[in-house]
Amino acid sequence: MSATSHPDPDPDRLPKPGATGATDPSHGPAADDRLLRLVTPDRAAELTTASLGWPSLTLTPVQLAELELLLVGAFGPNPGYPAAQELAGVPVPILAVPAADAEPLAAGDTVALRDPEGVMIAALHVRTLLPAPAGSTVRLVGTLDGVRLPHHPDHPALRLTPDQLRAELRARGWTGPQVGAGAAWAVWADGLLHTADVGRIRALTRQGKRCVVLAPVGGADPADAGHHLRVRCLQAALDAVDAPLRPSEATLASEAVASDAIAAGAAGRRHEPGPDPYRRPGTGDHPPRHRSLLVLVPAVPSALLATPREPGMSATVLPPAGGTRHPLAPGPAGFEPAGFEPSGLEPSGFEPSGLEPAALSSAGPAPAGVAPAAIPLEPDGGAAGATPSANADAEVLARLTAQRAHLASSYGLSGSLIGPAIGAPGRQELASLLDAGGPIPAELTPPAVAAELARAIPPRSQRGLTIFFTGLSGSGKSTLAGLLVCRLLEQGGRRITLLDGDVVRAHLSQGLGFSRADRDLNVRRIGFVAAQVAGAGGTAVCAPIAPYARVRTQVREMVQAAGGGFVLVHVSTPLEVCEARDRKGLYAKARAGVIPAFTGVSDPYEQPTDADVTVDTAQLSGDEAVDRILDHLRVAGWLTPA
Ligand SMILES: Nc1ncnc2c1ncn2[C@@H]1O[C@H](COP(=O)(O)OS(=O)(=O)O)[C@@H](OP(=O)(O)O)[C@H]1O
Ligand SMILES: Nc1ncnc2c1ncn2[C@@H]1O[C@H](COP(=O)(O)OP(=O)(O)O)[C@@H](O)[C@H]1O
Repeated sequence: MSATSHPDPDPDRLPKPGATGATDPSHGPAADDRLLRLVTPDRAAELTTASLGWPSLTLTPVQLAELELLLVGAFGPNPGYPAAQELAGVPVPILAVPAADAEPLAAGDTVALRDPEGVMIAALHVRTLLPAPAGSTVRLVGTLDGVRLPHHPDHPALRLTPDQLRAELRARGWTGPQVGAGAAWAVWADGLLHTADVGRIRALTRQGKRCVVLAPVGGADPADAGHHLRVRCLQAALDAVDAPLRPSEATLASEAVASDAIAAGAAGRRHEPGPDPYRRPGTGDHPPRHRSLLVLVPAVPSALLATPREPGMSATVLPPAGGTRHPLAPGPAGFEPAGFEPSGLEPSGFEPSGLEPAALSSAGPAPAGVAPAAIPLEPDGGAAGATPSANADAEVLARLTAQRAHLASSYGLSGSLIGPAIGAPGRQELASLLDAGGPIPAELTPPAVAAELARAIPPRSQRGLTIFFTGLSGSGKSTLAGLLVCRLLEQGGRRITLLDGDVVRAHLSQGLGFSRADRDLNVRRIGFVAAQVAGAGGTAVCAPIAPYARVRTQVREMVQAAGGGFVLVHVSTPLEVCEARDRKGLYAKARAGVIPAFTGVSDPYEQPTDADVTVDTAQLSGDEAVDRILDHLRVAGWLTPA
C-alpha cells in the first residue's frame, strides 16, 4: 500500500531510536542497544513488594501489547504514557480507564499495571489524569518502571525486541553504512503474505536489500488457532521467497519494483545494484536460511492494512514519514493538551489502539478486553471485515503509516513497505475459494500458504455449522428444527446437536427467567455451546425465541470466531397465527396478565434484518419450510448436493 524510507532524524532534536552515542551499526555488537526499559531485578523485587499497597489495573490484551512496545523502547528510550497523543507526527500509546474506575486515583499515585493473570508488568507513576471530552474514560499520564515483559508462550524464537533484532541484523551482515545500500527493510504483514507480496519482497532483494517481515500480533491470544495459522502461513510465504520465480510472478514483481522506485524517488535516494537475488541460500559467506526474516512484534494489527479492500487501493505510495523523529521528545514545558480525543488508529471493528478502558481492580485479574480478530479469514464477514468510510480510512492510514515507519526504524530497519502488494487477493476472494474447497491458484497465493489455509479451513460442506432458528413462541421453531435434524440425519455426513429452547431452559439455563438480562444470558449460553460444537466440526441446531438482535449478532460472531458457519433462520409466522395456535395456552395467560413479559404480547421481539432464510409457517407446510432451508444450505455450500 505504501513504501517509505526512513531518512536520518534531525540530529539536533531527536535521537534515532536506541542510539545513545554515535556508532556505526555495522560494526559488531554495540553498547547503543539499550532500549529495553526494565528496572534491575532488585528494584523489581522492591516494586513487587510495594505494589501490594497500590491500586491495580488489569490491562486488556491490546493495552498489554502497547505497554510492551513502550517497554522494549519502540517509542524511544524514556517511555511512559505522555500527555500528548502524537509527538513529531507519530501516534503514541495511551492508557484510558473508565471514569468511575479512575475516581480513586490522583496525581502522584502509583498503579500496578498487571496482565490478565495478575502479574505486574510495570509500575505507573501517575503524573496527571486527563478527562475525555465524552466523560466516559480518563487517560492516565505518567512515567513507567518496567518490571518484566509480558509472557508469550507462543513462538518465542520469532519474538525479538528492537535490540535483539539489531543484534541479529549485525550477525547476519544485514546492516549497511547508509540507507538503501544493502540495509534491511521492513515489510509489514498485518494479514498474510501472498504471491504478490512475495514478488515484492523478491523485488527488494533484487535491489540488494534484505527484508524483515514484521508481523503485528499485539493482543493475539496464544490459544487462538487463527493466530498460529497466520504465523504458519507467513513462514510458508518466506519459504516461497526463496523458491525460483515463476513467469506469472515476474509481472507482479516488476510492478512492485516500479512502485518502489516511485517511493525511492520521493525519498530522494537512488537504488544501488544488488547481488543476484536468485542465489540459493548456503552459497554465501554467512548463509541465512532465508533471504528474509520473520519477526512478531507487539503492534496491534490493522484491518486496513491486512488486505486490499478494492482494486487499485494498494497502489498508493505515500511519501516518507518523518518516522525516525523521536516521538517522545519533550514538548514545551508544562504542555498538556486540553483534552483527549481518540487516536483513531484503528478502524471500526478492530479494537481501538489504547482506547479501550482497562478494568481497575484492587487485586486479581479482571475481565480482559477482546483481542483483535487473529483469524486471517472470516468467510462470512464479521468484525474484521468492517469497512469504514473513505475519509476516515485516509486519516487512519496516514497515522498508521507514520507509526509503522517509526516502529520499523526503532527495530533498526531502513525502510518500510506497509500494506498489501498490488495484486494480493482480498479476504473475500480467498474465502470464496476456500468455502468451495477449490484450488487456490498459485498466482494468488504460494502453494504452501494455500495448503496451510486449506488444512485449517475446510470447505463449507465439511465445516462446523450452526443453524439458528428465531421466532415467536408457537411460530414453529421446534417443529422445523426437529424436521430439519431428521432430514440431515437421513442424508448423513453431519454430526448434529439439537439445542431446543425448552430443553435448554430445563438444563443449561435452569433457573433463568424472562427478563431481558436472563433472556440474553440464556441465548448467549446457547451460542457458546453452539460455537463449541461448530468449532469442533459438528452441526448445532438451535431454536430459542432469541428476541434481541444484538445477542443474535453476538452468537453469529462467536460461532464464526470459532471457525464455524452460521445460518440464521427467521420463522416469521405472524403473531395472530402463533396466538391462534396457542398450543401451551401461554398466549391466553399472557393476555390475562397471568404471565408477565410475554414475547409479542407484553415483551419485544426485534425482527431480524440479517436472516439467511425466512420461512412463514402460516404460508408453508413444515416440509415446504424445511425444503427451503435445505435449499439454502445446498446453494450456500453447507451441504453437498443430494
Ligand atoms: N414470558 C415468556 N416469554 C416467552 N416465552 C415464555 C415466557 N414464559 C414462558 N415461556 C416459554 O419459554 C419458551 C421460550 O424460551 P426461550 O429460551 O426460547 O426464550 S428466550 O430466547 O430466552 O427469550 C417458550 O417456548 P416456545 O413456545 O417453544 O418458544 C415458552 O413456552
Ligand atoms: N406449517 C407449520 N410448520 C410448523 N408448525 C406448524 C405448522 N402448522 C401448524 N403448526 C403447529 O404450530 C405449532 C408450533 O409449535 P412449536 O414448533 O413448538 O413452535 P415454537 O418452537 O416456535 O414455539 C405446533 O403445534 C405445530 O404443529
